Amino acid sequence: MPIKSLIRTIAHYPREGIMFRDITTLLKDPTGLRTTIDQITERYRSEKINKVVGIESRGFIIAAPVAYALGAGFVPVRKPGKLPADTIGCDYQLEYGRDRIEIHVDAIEKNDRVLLIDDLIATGGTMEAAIKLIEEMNGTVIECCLVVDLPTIGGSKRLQQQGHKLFSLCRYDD
Ligand SMILES: O=P(O)(O)OC[C@H]1O[C@H](OP(=O)(O)OP(=O)(O)O)[C@H](O)[C@@H]1O
Ligand SMILES: Nc1ncnc2[nH]cnc12
Repeated sequence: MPIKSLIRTIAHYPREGIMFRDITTLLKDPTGLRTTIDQITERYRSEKINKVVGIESRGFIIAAPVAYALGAGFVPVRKPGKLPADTIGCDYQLEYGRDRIEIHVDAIEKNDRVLLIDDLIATGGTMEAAIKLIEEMNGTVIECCLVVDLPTIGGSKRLQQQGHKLFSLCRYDD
């Protein structure tokens, strides 16, 4: 079953002009959810990943079961003020606004082999900020993994041009 066929598009949400790619319809489908997690897990099975970093909030839903299946740890990257211990943070630009993400300073150790997961890449601002935080802690980002790439917005290309590896399960070219 193609994953893309289970993702719903909501026009003009949360703002006029945004085509919102809604993965809740994929997540509620038992085969869709299992296929999503299994496809990602299989790709990284022999990569010796020891930390899976998930980006709040939709990224958590994908990253945690992948971490479990790979036998890796799960690390949350969160919106400001949500993490209780000492954090480092990075500001970034969204397709529909500005934001900031944070991670615990002790979440990543030197030489950790990190798989970075989010549900979707648009401008790439969120993913780029997360990569910066992981690299600041001397972790190695093995690959950035997304369910959805919106290549027309340019984020995935920009990150690839910076030398980062990116993999997505599906893309929207419109
Ligand atoms: O490539 P970008 O332009 O940075 O956009 C992608 C980010 O935007 C969405 O998150 P959002 O901030 O809407 O938060 P949510 O997951 O909590 O809904 C999405 O889940 C990605 O994290
Ligand atoms: N078009 C979009 N659909 C869903 N999530 C998003 N995050 C940023 N842009 C988005």
